[in-house]
Amino acid sequence: MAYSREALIEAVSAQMPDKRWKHTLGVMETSIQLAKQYGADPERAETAAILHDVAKYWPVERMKEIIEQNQLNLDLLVYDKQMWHSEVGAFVAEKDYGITDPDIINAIRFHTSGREDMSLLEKIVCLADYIEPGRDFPGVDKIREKAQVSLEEGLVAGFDSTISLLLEKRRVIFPLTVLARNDLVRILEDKI
Ligand SMILES: Nc1ncnc2c1ncn2[C@@H]1O[C@H](COP(=O)(O)OP(=O)(O)O)[C@@H](O)[C@H]1O
Repeated sequence: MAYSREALIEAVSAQMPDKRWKHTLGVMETSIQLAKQYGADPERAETAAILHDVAKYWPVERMKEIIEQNQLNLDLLVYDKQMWHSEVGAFVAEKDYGITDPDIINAIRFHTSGREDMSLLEKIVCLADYIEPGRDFPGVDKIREKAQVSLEEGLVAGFDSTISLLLEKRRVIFPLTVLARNDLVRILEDKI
């Protein structure tokens, strides 16, 4: 069943604390803005943004079960649990909320990690997640500045900050983010 925008907002906001819903509202606003700025469909960007963190607060065991039982990306299970909600969110968007647009589903699926060959919509939601107005982490203003130059510049700055932080903390890095970052760097190099 397809949900109206209002029903979707009601259903998704009920699944997370107020603070995380406030973040989602920021990602919605920024996704719409970036879509208008960079020539994507603002409505589809907003739908992906509404749903991007739908599974963020689901119990880890439930997420693991969904990934295993539905043969989603099993590779994720040997990486940080923080990465799982995007894959589960994409599945739930289709299964429970009737989203059929593969680009919206993939924008949810890759909003944390990124991937090679990201679509315009995937780039927008991923970057909006870094720079929505409520975000306040060292280096966020630099990413906001770069986002005004291009989506690719903004995302490279975002991925670089994530990778640097993970290196600093000696954490395992889910490799898709490195591939996404390299892909975007090459695109930017080719433009010069
Ligand atoms: N490639 C990666 N490998 C390992 N951890 C990552 C990777 N990318 C992001 N993370 C971590 O996953 C967590 C969740 O990211 P994100 O979905 O953006 O969460 P939040 O919205 O809570 O910041 C963050 O702590 C981030 O450092």
